[in-house]
Amino acid sequence: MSAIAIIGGTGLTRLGSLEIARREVIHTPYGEPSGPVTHGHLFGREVAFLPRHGPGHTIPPHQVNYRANLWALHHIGVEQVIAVAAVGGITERMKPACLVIPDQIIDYTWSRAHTFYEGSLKQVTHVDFTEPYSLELRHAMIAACAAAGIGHVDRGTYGATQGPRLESTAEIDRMARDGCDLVGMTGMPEAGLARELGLSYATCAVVANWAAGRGTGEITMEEVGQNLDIGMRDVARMLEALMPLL
Ligand SMILES: CSC[C@H]1O[C@H](OP(=O)(O)O)[C@H](O)[C@@H]1O
Ligand code: HPA
Repeated sequence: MSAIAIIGGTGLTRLGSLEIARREVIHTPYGEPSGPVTHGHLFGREVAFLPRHGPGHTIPPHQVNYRANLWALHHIGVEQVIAVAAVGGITERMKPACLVIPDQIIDYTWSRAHTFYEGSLKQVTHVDFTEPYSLELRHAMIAACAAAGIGHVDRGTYGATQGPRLESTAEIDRMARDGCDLVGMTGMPEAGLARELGLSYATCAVVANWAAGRGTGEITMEEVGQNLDIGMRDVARMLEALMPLL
């Protein structure tokens, strides 16, 4: 049983430092998760790892089975979920390749299965989401960044868009007016479902690019890849410093 899980995103389909013990296929009442859960040891701590887009990065953000992923992790006894996510930077501090630990989220997604509380015989339930991310986990990640000397931004509002296309400049302008600092496509319903299951959940975002209209010209997958290469190296260092703190 691993009490800690890491959900990997774009740029993190494998955890290089994970000493793999076994892979577990889990079937859930909500369908199949993105892939088998990998159990192993990361810097001395037992962890479970699940890449949200699948082991071969084939599942687009709007088709990730977020319910199955979160249910599977809860089912195997996970209590803390560290989500790693690539994002676009909207506001000035959110520079490409930088790590950000967001503290708020706005959901712009639609038609995704976003709750466990539906269906016959389920009591209508409204979970509190005032603080969408676990404060304890966020503070631990921030402390890990500081301990490892990793430049990071310790708060920010993540706007979750539907994807898979990137946004227009006007959409990003609207998100900026709403107070978004970052834009990604997977933060919701993942965070909300984790809360419904009572999991501690926080995100380490890696800025892959300036969001549409915030940089110069079009967003290229080349720049995304280059910034993620740099950022994911810092994620690995952050995780090494984080493990003893959990
Ligand atoms: C330009 S890459 C867009 C892609 O990357 C992010 O994935 P994840 O959150 O799983 O790291 C973003 O949400 C999009 O799915
Ligand atoms: O610019 C972006 N928009 C949405 N999601 C993203 N994930 C990385 N970059 C982006």
